[in-house]
Amino acid sequence: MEVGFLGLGIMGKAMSMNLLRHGFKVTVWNRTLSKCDELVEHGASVAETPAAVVKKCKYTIAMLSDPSAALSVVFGKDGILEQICAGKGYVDMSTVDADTSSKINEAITAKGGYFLEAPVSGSKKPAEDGQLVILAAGEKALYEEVIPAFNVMGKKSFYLGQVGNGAKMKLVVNMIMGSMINAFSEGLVLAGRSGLDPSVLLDVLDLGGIANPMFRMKGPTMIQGSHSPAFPLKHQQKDMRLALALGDETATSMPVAAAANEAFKKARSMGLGDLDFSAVYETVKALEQPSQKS
Ligand SMILES: NC(=O)C1=CN([C@@H]2O[C@H](COP(=O)(O)OP(=O)(O)OC[C@H]3O[C@@H](n4cnc5c(N)ncnc54)[C@H](OP(=O)(O)O)[C@@H]3O)[C@@H](O)[C@H]2O)C=CC1
Ligand SMILES: O=CCCC(=O)O
Repeated sequence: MEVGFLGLGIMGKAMSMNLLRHGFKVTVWNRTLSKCDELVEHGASVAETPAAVVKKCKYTIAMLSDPSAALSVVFGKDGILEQICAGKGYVDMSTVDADTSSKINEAITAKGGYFLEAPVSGSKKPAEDGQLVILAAGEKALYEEVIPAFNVMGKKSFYLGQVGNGAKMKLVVNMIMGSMINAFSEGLVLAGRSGLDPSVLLDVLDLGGIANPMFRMKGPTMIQGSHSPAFPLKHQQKDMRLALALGDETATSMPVAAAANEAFKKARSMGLGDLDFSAVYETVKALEQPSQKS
């Protein structure tokens, strides 16, 4: 199967590498073209523009940072719309809002093409290991045609119906995750300031009802103050922002998520946006310890 792949950041590089490893013919494009070199060493072809990728490939997958990037590769100069036509499919796996996905869907289908949104749960390591959870919605026929690629990139694919449902599901998941990492950060700092060993807290958590892979994986490096990016904090804050907008649309009160968003914004203002989202821990650490006397 021949596929195009747009966007070779942390996720896109791992996902396209997986496709190559499993025998797919892959044509890549990235805004910063030099990032294609490593993929070429592993057998990928390169195209100069998103339009050139679509011209060459029946199916094109995108994994881009945010709504503005997702829109620009479709509607911009040399973008997807210049070459999409009947018989070609476009699969956007970026995390965006339902509105962005719908705009892309309308434009692609107006040209006769097929569209599927397919954001993913799981980070850098699951992307490298082909263990993502794929949240697809849109054209069912396209979903069925690209299942061989999803089976390589992920451990489970969900088909969620109409365009927008994949985006919404992904934002709900990340809203929960972003709130959890804030509570976790506060717990680690509270333990330390209460004279407890935070690494013992990790052991206690891991044996109880709120044990989870995120605490298990991030806890030890957070305690060390190391936040090498798997999921960049700026993207987590984008997801909180989009989830809160979904809350506005549906009149859903989300005070916990709103507070978590403020913490991510604070972290960005501290220059931590390119670090892992676990760096929100540093915002809690940075808060002055209240006087013990009062
Ligand atoms: N990292 C993670 O753990 C996960 C991330 N996601 C989501 O996946 C998407 C990608 O994440 P990730 O790989 O971590 O992000 P990165 O920041 O590592 O990569 C972002 C990619 O988007 C490209 N890009 C940014 N702006 C534009 C633009 N205006 N036009 C064209 N290309 C652009 C970048 O190109 P360039 O190299 O030129 O900057 C790069 O290829 C995001 O939506 C994120 O929320 C989903 C699940 C997990
Ligand atoms: O969007 C990023 C999700 C990261 C994860 O699921 O660990």
